[in-house]
Amino acid sequence: MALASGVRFAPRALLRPWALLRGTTLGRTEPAAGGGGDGARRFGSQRVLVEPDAASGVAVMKLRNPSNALSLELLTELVISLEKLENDKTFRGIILTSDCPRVFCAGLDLTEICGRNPAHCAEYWKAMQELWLRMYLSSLVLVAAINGACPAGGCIIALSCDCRVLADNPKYRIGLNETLLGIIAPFWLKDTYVNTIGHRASEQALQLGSLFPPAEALQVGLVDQVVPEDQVQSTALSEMARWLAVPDHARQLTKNMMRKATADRLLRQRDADTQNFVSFVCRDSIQKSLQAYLEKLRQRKG
Ligand SMILES: CC/C=C\CC(=O)SCCNC(=O)CCNC(=O)[C@H](O)C(C)(C)COP(=O)(O)OP(=O)(O)OC[C@H]1O[C@@H](n2cnc3c(N)ncnc32)[C@H](O)[C@@H]1OP(=O)(O)O
Repeated sequence: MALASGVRFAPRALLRPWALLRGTTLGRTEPAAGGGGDGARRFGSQRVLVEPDAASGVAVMKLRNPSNALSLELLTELVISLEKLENDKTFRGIILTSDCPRVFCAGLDLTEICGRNPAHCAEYWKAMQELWLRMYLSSLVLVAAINGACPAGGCIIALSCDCRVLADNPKYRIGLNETLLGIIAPFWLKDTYVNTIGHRASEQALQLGSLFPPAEALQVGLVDQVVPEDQVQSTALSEMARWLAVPDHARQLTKNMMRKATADRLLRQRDADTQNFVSFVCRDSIQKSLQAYLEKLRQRKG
């Protein structure tokens, strides 16, 4: 972690996204629709599209998986795209959004932890930890442009950003609804919630598995702005400009000061956290409730 000089504090030695790469198509570049030079070239993978604008130093990163459920592949591709932008000094900020109608991110891909063996669940959970660490400690400014439903793992992604703009649509609820699935938010997620909305509000929302509609999300402090749906991107860009107006080194060191203790707590206990998660989700009773929840989701569709 180079803190004093380069001020890039993501714990790279601990995070090895390439080790997770499994048949992804990351690394393709293609000209953006409008053509143009380097600043207009977009890159990405099957599940993550990155539209970089070198002139402003901001890249828009779009999730494009079915329901944007966080599959192992999506987690891996997100980490790799993030690393690519982190390593390119041209970029100072990322706007994270969804290319999938009505859903920002459906949270953990339940098919990755339902009916799978413990080794797979462990691999999956490590990838989830890794994405959170990378995003939470990113030296770039991350703005979430939340243009759809944002439950559980989707909320984790949004909470790891510096700023959240939510579209004003009552169907786009955000929060940590884990308890309603019979599962429990890990301590690092609980800590992130507490850091964002405070202890009492977290205690209540976590136990009840609350999913907040936009006005309530704003009131509790889970998001920073609620705007009409067609203004989410422009508002995210204005927010980005506000954050980028601050000198990078001062903002980055301050961010690190505010977030380091929370991230360190996970870094110290990553293996134990993985073991806890795996032994919990692999219990017969939890598998049954996950199976029932997935069934309900599939039936609801028809
Ligand atoms: C351990 C703590 C950390 C994190 C915990 C979690 O993240 S657990 C996951 C919690 N997520 C949820 O509870 C969200 C469940 N999904 C929904 O509520 C809706 O799907 C959503 C996101 C509001 C979108 O609604 P929409 O009507 O647009 O889509 P639909 O429900 O028809 O779903 C489309 C297909 O996606 C599948 N799917 C949805 N969410 C998940 C998921 N989290 N994991 C796996 N699969 C998911 C759904 O079953 C449909 O599949 P299909 O094969 O097309 O029938």
